[in-house]
Amino acid sequence: MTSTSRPDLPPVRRIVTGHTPEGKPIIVDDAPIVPYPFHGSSTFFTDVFWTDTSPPSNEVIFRDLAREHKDELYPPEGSSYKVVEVPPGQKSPLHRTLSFDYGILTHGTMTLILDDEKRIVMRPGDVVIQRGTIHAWHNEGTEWTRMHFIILRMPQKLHISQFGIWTFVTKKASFLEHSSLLHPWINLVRLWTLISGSPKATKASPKEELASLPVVLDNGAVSNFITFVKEIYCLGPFYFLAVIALNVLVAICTALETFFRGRILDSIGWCLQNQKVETAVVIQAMLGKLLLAVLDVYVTRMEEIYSVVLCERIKYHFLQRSMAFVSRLDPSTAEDPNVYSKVSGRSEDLTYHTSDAASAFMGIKGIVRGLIVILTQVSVLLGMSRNSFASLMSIAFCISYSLLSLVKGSVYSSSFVTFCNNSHIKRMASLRSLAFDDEYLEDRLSHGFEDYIIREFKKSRHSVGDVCTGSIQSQWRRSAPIAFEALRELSWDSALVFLALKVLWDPKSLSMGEFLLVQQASHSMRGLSWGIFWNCTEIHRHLLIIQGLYSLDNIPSHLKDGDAPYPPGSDEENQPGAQIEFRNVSFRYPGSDKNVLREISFTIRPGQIVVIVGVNGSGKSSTIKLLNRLYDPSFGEILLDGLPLSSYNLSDLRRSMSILRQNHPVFPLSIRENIALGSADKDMSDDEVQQALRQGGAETFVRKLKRGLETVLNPIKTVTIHTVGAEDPELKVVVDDMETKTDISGGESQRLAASRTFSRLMNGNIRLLVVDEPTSALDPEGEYELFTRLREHSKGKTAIFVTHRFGHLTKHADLILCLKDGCLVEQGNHDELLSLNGEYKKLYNVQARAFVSDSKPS
Ligand SMILES: Nc1ncnc2c1ncn2[C@@H]1O[C@H](COP(=O)(O)OP(=O)(O)OP(=O)(O)O)[C@@H](O)[C@H]1O
Repeated sequence: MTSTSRPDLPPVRRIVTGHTPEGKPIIVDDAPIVPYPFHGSSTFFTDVFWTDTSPPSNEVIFRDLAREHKDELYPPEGSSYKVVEVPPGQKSPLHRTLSFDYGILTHGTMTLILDDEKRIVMRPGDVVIQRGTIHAWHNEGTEWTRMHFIILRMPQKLHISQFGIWTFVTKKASFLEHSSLLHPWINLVRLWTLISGSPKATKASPKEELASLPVVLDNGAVSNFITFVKEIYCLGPFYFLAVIALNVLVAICTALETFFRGRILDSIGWCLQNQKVETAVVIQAMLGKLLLAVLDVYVTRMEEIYSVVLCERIKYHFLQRSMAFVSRLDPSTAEDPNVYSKVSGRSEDLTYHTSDAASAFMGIKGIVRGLIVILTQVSVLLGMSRNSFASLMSIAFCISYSLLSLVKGSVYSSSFVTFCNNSHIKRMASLRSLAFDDEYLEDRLSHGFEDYIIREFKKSRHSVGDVCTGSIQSQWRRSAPIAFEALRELSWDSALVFLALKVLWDPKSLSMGEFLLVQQASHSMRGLSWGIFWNCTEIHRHLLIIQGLYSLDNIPSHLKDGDAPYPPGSDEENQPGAQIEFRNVSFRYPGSDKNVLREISFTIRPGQIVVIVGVNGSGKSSTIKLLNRLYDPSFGEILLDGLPLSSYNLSDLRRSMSILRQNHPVFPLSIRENIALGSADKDMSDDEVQQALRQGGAETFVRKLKRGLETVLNPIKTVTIHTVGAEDPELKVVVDDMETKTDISGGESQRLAASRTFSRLMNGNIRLLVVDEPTSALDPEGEYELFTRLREHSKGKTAIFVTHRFGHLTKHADLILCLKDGCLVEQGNHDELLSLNGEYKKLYNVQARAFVSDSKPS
């Protein structure tokens, strides 16, 4: 069974289907031998095909191999062998394979179609390897086809079930792992085994052991938790200690209430039994009970007030940490999917939501408080009861109810994926969106498809029938075995039944008061224990949240910061402009397989005015991004003033550049701050702001605004309205007047961005000005004035302009770089490039021609 034993066989065409890392389906025709997926080194295909003499009998060998050597060749469980025969013209529907399968076509031809309609025709002897693709088969030939498959189930632990319209995919786990009741305890026990270094833990390395936890906690979970608590303490030692003390006080109040309740019941029981009145004792106990009830309310309220202060501090503290990290992220690090998953969700809404960190704190606090309350309650109960065994037993019965309630737990206690694969429901959702969503309004009316929408919706509704569309949680709960539910309900009264039997057995074993006290206490214990168990199921979630809070600390930046200061020398030694050299620079965006810049080399001398031209997508903006070190080149080197760009300190570098981009958002701050952010390191006076506005051509329109420089054009909205029934006109006025966006034209927003650049040029130590096509919405006069002022302000500095317009800029440029398809095709000044008769001249002529033909009299 080796490849060398059958040199006379026809070559095997091997077709592999799969996905690119971005999830795009791909087909690789005549792919090289791939290693056996689970063991890395097997040459399964070599073995199968080189043992045969001609394609038809491959079939037998293939089948026999599958049968006889199954264990040896296909160790993963559930591998199966399947023959598929398809008549001419027949098509299989698109389906997704969660398996990894190998197929060989032995008769006829077959077309493999991927979900993006890529197709490939297979002939006898061709082999296909499919890896989790969505695909269909079509016999487009005139004869029957026969295919043989060996299907290897992926060693995945996924469990797929259906709840109404929802397909529910979750990790397969043992009963213990699934039960939300045991979930946190398993985590804790394993964690404890690790921390305490007990001999059992030595079987697996700590990392492996942790990885096997139902929800993965990494090695830092414990130290993160300790740091978390320390940080919270530092945020407000007084509040932290007050919250702890008040929680203990709440627990003591609850226990004392139980004590006085017991005294009342006992005294009343004694009075009834002896037909005598013990007024003083009863009144004393009642006063104690009432006082404590009131005290409890006050202490609880104070605890809430202090907790809220602490939570607010926690929320802003961790938000600040995330902001400090995220606002410095360079694009290539931010686009890394691993980083993205950690960063997303960290930008919590300031006004509406409580933060993850605060909810972890509250959750852990809830567990601790619940435990203290239960412990104090139990000790009071045992202290008061003559029959401690009966008390303990009835408490245990109550706890059993809580335990049973949690065995089924919640669908949300483990990770899952749900999706709807009912095509009728999906169609209904699309039709609903067409009918309701404003973005389709104009099309809906002008194309007149309103009736069509309703008709089609009815049809789909009819096809859906009565399948349940309710939430996963409700459907999941209904799937619990009914006998289990019954058992749980029986356990509700088990404490009462136990106490009743005890009295029947020995009438003197419990007094009436004691019976009532135990009965009442165990009742409240049921609620308390349920709360504790429930909170405990959340421990791992809180630990994961805390782990997430600190995970940002360990994310390395893709761009390495340099040590060298920039500019390298003192002000006297340095020229005012930067010198730039691109040496053979190629660049592709992270995750992309296409070079958007290819082997680009040029030199810009200090103080030169450079213009970059080229058609859309030729790589102009990408060149600028490399200069600004938003990305590093994939190959080649960029030198700035003789040293590699990457050797300079990043913030020094960026501080020395002023970049006016194509897309210039208006920040959700006042116009004054929008301008002043151009030189964020310095305080700008009103005069300086006005001057920047004047230079950018924005002064006139800002003057017309009611609130002038203080106008927030694009405010963050906090206002919401809730109406019952018809819209309330008076409330509506409040909403309309608040936080409304002020629409300005594209040209005006470009002028604002230009003003920000002037504020930077005025105040910063700028050595390089880059202007990337910011004038698309400006009128010709506005554009002319802007470029003139920019040139004036950048005298002596190096200036790079990216433009599509050929005019006075290109004519005055010291150097023009002409890009095409990511390559630098021409460089020189205007006259030199025109004389080359190449790409530059072509672009120039297109515009010149348009101008001539536009200006011809009609
Ligand atoms: N973040 C990105 N990820 C992947 N590809 C990108 C990204 N940004 C740009 N590209 C691709 O890089 C190529 C060059 O884009 P670039 O923006 O540099 O061109 P341009 O010459 O500035 O175009 P335009 O004149 O339209 O502004 C284009 O094919 C574009 O699709």
